[in-house]
Amino acid sequence: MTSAPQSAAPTPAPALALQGLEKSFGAIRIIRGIDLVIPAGERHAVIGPNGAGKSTLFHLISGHYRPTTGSIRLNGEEIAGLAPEKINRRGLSRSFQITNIFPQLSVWENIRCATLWSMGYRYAFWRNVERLADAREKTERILGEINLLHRWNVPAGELAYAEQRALEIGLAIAGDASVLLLDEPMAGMSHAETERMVGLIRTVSEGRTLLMIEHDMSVIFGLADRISVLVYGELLASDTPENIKSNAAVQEAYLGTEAA
Ligand SMILES: Nc1ncnc2c1ncn2[C@@H]1O[C@H](COP(=O)(O)OP(=O)(O)OP(=O)(O)O)[C@@H](O)[C@H]1O
Repeated sequence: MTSAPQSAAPTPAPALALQGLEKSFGAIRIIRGIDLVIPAGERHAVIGPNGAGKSTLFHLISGHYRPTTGSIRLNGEEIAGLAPEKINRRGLSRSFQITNIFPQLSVWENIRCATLWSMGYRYAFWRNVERLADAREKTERILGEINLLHRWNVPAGELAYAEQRALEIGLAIAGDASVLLLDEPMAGMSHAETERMVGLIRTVSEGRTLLMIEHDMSVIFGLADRISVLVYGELLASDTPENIKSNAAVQEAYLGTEAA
């Protein structure tokens, strides 16, 4: 009889694991039993027709909605039903379309606030000068990652729309999130801005897990390791972009209408 090798490394917990996830509003089942495992480091896109439940799914994962039933594990820990700020503290950050930005503060101050907050400077900003130097370095590094270093002194409210979206993503990563949720990050952008945003998302998701809702197929197929197709609150398929493209059921339910 052979015994299992003792040195086998434990398998790391997936970044996100959804099991039997459901959400109803009154009698209407919007999310109808979703099982999905997203390994750490994966770039995962959720697509689906209007009203399929994509935003509702994000609201459940980020804690803005409480599931009717089911489990959501973040890095192995159950988070279903926790408040958004608790989920955020456990390493999941969601970018909201510009609503987190302080428009009167400069780009630098916006990121610096989020950085200080994440480092525990809630009330005693003056406490530790050395750690303030850490915060400065981190702020600079994040501004570099989101290509806004040259705009550091501009009030956030005066940034171009695409730059504001980049700043939003900067705020999301300032808290050292290991899992990043982006809801239509390219919405309303020109072709050139979209291309730049794809590059930016590729950079900031390096070493993190990315879950994004996006409608632009060329973006998704170029960025995602795997794609989940949500239709009427159920996952029709969850697979590599190549397999999703050639999946007959997906084509019929979704891509066929896009290509038409
Ligand atoms: N708070 C709510 N109360 C009742 N119904 C809701 C609520 N939130 C969402 N819904 C319904 O759930 C369904 C799914 O909505 P959701 O916004 O999640 O879809 P979506 O896939 O993100 O759509 P879109 O691509 O248009 O943004 C819709 O029919 C919507 O009307």
